Amino acid sequence: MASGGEQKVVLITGCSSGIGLRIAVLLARDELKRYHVIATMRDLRKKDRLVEAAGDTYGQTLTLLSLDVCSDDSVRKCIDSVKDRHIDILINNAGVGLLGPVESISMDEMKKVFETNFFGTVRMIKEVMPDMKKRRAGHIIVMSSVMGLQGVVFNDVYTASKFAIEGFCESMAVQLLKFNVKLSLIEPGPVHTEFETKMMEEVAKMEYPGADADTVRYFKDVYIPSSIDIFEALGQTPEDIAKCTKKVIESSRPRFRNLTNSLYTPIVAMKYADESGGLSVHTFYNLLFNFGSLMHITMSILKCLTCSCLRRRTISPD
Ligand SMILES: NC(=O)C1=CN([C@@H]2O[C@H](COP(=O)(O)OP(=O)(O)OC[C@H]3O[C@@H](n4cnc5c(N)ncnc54)[C@H](OP(=O)(O)O)[C@@H]3O)[C@@H](O)[C@H]2O)C=CC1
Ligand SMILES: CC1=C(/C=C/C(C)=C/C=C/C(C)=C/C=O)C(C)(C)CCC1
Repeated sequence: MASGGEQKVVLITGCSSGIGLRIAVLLARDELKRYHVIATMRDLRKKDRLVEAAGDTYGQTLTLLSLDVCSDDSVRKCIDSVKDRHIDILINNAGVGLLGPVESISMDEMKKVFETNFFGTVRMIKEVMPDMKKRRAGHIIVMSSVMGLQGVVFNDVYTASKFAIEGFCESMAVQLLKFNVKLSLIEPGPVHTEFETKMMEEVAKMEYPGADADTVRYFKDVYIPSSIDIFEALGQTPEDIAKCTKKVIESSRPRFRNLTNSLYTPIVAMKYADESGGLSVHTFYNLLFNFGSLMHITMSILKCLTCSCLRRRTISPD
């Protein structure tokens, strides 16, 4: 047990794989045993990978509970089963991606993305926040994305769901500050997880009915290869994101926004440098349709300029 204080109870959503799994394990393995991690997932049959990675912390500093962020009932039951409903740190990590031309995506698929990424996060916050406000203590972490700050072509609906989260959190943070409850957004760029694999598998089997031939060609032959290139050249690991998240939790003055990948600083800088929006639209157009395979090199140059001239800061895993 941590000396000089109680263990902090941390509840994390979406721990069956990827970033959630890594955050759960990193916190459970904390040398000073400062955390009791409640790792949740919607289907406990998927627990093996987490249990294996948790090793001897399983049953000690890490316990497992079932939680589906899309179900009021599941969320309520899970939080009710936590001792005194006391959660010090809530990590909203569960999320799904959606990629492709909008013309070929059904409204139901789009709603599922919002139901998970946006309403799932809101549902969790609604359930946990009142107790935090009463105690005048707590920290809510939300796994947003660089796509919560800047739209990326063919990620239209996923981007919109993360923008919705950013708007919600920007508004909430002000009220929460009055109750001494902290709120922090983590904004990763591409991360090598099943998120990437799941989307690429979808792309391989989809035929994109409803979208015209040119659009499908731009998507499959221009965007997908560029995106693979970007993932390979600039992608972070889920461990990197877990370390960044731990830093945010342990900071005495946690930042509200935390971009994890400095290669994405130009994307955000461009947005605020030109209020007409033209700079961003035309730069992305050129990067995608004119720079092709040189895209990640161009991005690295842009990053150096932005970081040195504008002194934009990201959070680093080390
Ligand atoms: N990978 C990336 O490039 C980036 C990811 N992110 C964000 O990070 C977060 C984690 O994604 P990542 O680890 O990459 O992807 P993974 O697909 O590896 O993990 C997503 C997790 O969310 C869970 N999940 C999905 N729907 C629900 C639900 N209804 N209730 C509870 N859990 C659910 C999945 O569970 P199940 O196994 O049951 O499906 C899984 O555990 C997401 O919010 C994503 O948007 C942000 C920036 C970049
Ligand atoms: C193709 C392309 C881009 C690709 C960005 C990608 C692929 C970002 C992925 C982010 C992820 C996966 C976030 C998850 O939340 C840029 C750099 C905007 C430049 C314009 C063209």
